[in-house]
Amino acid sequence: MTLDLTSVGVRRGRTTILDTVGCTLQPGQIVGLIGPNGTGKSTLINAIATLLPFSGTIRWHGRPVELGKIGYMPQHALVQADLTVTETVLLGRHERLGWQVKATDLDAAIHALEEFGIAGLHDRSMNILSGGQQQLVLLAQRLLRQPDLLLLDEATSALDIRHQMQVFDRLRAYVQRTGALVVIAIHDLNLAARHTDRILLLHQGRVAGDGPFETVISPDALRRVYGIEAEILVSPSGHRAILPLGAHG
Ligand SMILES: Nc1ncnc2c1ncn2[C@@H]1O[C@H](COP(=O)(O)OP(=O)(O)OP(=O)(O)O)[C@@H](O)[C@H]1O
Repeated sequence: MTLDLTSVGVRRGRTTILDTVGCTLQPGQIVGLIGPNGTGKSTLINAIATLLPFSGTIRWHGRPVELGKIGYMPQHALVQADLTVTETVLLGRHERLGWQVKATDLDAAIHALEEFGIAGLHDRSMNILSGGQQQLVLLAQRLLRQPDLLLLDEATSALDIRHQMQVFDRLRAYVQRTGALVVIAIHDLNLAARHTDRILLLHQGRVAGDGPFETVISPDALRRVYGIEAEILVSPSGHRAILPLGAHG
């Protein structure tokens, strides 16, 4: 019952984007996929979601991933259809809705909106929401499906600090309740430090670190992979925070 990546490679034309990526990810965890711009995070998420041809193998519970059975939220996911917020969240259950929306489905959708603190938006059109509000609605929609594998590509990038924390709290509660695996591409290293169980650090299409944040992220790793000088501070309560001091070049 793991997500197993063995020697995963992706090529675009003559360029190698991902090279021999391998790891085994356990359910019940939030895994942060981190690394500099253009290093292959979205490509890896899209390969796991079977949206890209790849070499090597990717297995979830020992079988190929089926996109229809997992939760996947791409980078810059936006809804352009003229749907209300509730309708959009309900689409998370479209396979079993048929022609009727049952009261239980509606209740679940409203509950999902409440969990993300956006129940007040329920009858608004998606078209007029801010980028961050749309991100919250789409996250609520993905969770309504109750997927056991959730792939999120920078799903909190447009959110303010409170909503970011709220989303990670929801993801944590979801993972604890269902035993799902969440893989989230994330740029904010401090968020990753606070909310992930494990880090997969990509650098130039390869795995440059794999493990808990405190073992993967060191000043040396930040220099090597991100080209920055930074201090890693540890608060009295044991939380880590990165203090960037300067960039090379
Ligand atoms: N369709 C494509 N054709 C050719 N190259 C591509 C294509 N899509 C992505 N790439 C290249 O693949 C590399 C990895 O891109 P990817 O989007 O996976 O990076 P990323 O780590 O998610 O970056 P970011 O943090 O900026 O979102 C980049 O160099 C990008 O230019």
